[in-house]
Amino acid sequence: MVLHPVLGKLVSKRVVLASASPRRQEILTNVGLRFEVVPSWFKETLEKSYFAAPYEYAVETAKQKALEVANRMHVKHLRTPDVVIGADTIVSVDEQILEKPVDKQDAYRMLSRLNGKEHSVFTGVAIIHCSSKDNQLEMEVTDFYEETKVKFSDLSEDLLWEYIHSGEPMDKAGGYGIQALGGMLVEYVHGDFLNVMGFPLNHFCKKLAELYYPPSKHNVQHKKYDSIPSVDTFENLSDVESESSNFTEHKGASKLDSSGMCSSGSIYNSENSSSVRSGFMVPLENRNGMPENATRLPSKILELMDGFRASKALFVASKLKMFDHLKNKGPLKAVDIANEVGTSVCGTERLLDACAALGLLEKTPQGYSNTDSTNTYLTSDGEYSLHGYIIHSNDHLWPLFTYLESAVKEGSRQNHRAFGKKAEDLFKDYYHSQEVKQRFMAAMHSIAHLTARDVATAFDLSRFKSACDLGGCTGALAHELVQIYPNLKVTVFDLPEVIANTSYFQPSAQHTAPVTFVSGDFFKDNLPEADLYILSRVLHDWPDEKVHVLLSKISAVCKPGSALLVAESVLDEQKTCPPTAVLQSLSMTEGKQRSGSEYKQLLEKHGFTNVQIKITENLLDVVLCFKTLSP
Ligand SMILES: O=c1[nH]cc([C@@H]2O[C@H](COP(=O)(O)OP(=O)(O)OP(=O)(O)O)[C@@H](O)[C@H]2O)c(=O)[nH]1
Repeated sequence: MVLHPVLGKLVSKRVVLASASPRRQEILTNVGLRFEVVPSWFKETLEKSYFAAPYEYAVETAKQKALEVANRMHVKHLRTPDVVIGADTIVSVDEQILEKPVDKQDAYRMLSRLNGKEHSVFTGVAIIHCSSKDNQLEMEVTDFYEETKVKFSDLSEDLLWEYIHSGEPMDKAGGYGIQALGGMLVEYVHGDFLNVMGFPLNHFCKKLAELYYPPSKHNVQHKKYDSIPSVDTFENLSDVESESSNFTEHKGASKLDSSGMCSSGSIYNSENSSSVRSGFMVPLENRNGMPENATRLPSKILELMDGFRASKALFVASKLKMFDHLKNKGPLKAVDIANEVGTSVCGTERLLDACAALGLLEKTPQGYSNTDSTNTYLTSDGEYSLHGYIIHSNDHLWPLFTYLESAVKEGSRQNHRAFGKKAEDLFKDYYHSQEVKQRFMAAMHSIAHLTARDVATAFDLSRFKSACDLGGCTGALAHELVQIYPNLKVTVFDLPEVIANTSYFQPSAQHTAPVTFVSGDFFKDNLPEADLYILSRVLHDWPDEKVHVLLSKISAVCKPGSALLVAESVLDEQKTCPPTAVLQSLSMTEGKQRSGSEYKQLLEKHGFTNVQIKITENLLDVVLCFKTLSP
């Protein structure tokens, strides 16, 4: 069997999972799919009685979840994804649709209904292929559903309540999780187990097979995709781009404009779902009979106009550690949080509502609680916490950006206006104030930790025996490297003030080879010996002259065959993409973001050849080059 299934067809695409469900993330991650998670803000409130069958409801909800994310990502300054996947799981028993219980009584009501009986679990899935033409979003929607039958044993009241008190039912359709304690309630399962858990992987692969290997015209009547074709090597994916950019008229796919309406005016038609009345399509824009362009343009601009409010709401809620309180004690009412953090009740309520509107919190009659991604990224102590970077953005970048107008007029950074100090003096503060230093290091650590896997795996680095991460700060990338390449010895080289403060950021249990930390200034001191030098998020801080100094120093210690790996957000040749990097340039530091050809030129000038660039579509792209005999 060839173990590169049709999922490999998604390898070169920017895939987004429009779901906060940790189970869906796990199922897709387990099969090696690389994707971003952007939970949908679509509220699951479609009127159930309008749907002729339960699966129609699940399919339509899945589709609206995915459409909301595709639209939002296109409208915001984020890049339009290639593929957005949405899903919705429901339980159907006695003609009733059961979703996630709202409280323990509701869970009891659901589990009592299921007790001793067979029920159906339906997951609706929508796969949206997006493209942007003249800045207009075009979407092709493919959807399907899968049904699995599950039977519960006869269960006692005590057992049901014991199960409910475990807390497991609360975020699960029908009030049980078959993959955990809930498995004990189940007598049999007929069908796809993963479908019950939230994502019908097998049917998904078959659907991709239909889309990426469409039947040729002459056998269109007969060909059925009961099996999943494999992709033998990733090299033969060259056909993928042309297929996807020319993504028309595949079975089960329909074209939508960015409002979620079919451009043809017809409703999607899918293999397993009967058609749904157009009244159920939720228009994402206020159309009011106005021409499409007139309604779409303001929403983009309005979103940008409001962007600063949204950022500040996130920053303030983070700074006040509201997400930490909610993680430990949620759901909580506004008054409880206000008491905990010492803020006004009315102000707290408005801020929490804003966070709920932005999809950072869930609001129920019981109070506010964190979404899964808020727990992962916004609480201050999580492994993948972005808290440090958010506080840095609030305390350092926000004041700087307040003076953007002066920065543009004068062409220089505005530290003196924002902080009453020149940049050089401010830099000294980093090393005198323990708090500022820790904040800055936490910010750098957040990003390094989140991008480390992508940077470490962009190229196969297994041939190297030793690596030196210059300016490697807390060692987040170094730890990832030793984990992925067990034979690699990694040294982190950074300023003494930084090295002295790294202990707080070290992983608690070290199962891998330790990382060595060495103090020094890469402009002044001798560099440790290594076969591979790494500069991650270093070069953009420096102007070309300084970059030349650093590269010539590295080139001098590099033996032939050694390599240099640079991790930066690489601009396209027009320098308008990716927006995050372009916006970062507005800080007007003396450094700058550079394009692929600019990095190539700089590196080749110092005797590095075979320059290869991997665009990861994550925050950092990766450049690898090798030292030749003479520069
Ligand atoms: O046996 C199990 N059955 C169901 C689940 C989980 O239940 C939820 C179903 O909810 P939904 O489809 O609305 O998805 P959400 O979690 O709200 O995430 P979205 O952001 O996609 O709306 C789903 O998480 C299943 O995984 C289970 O775990 N076991």
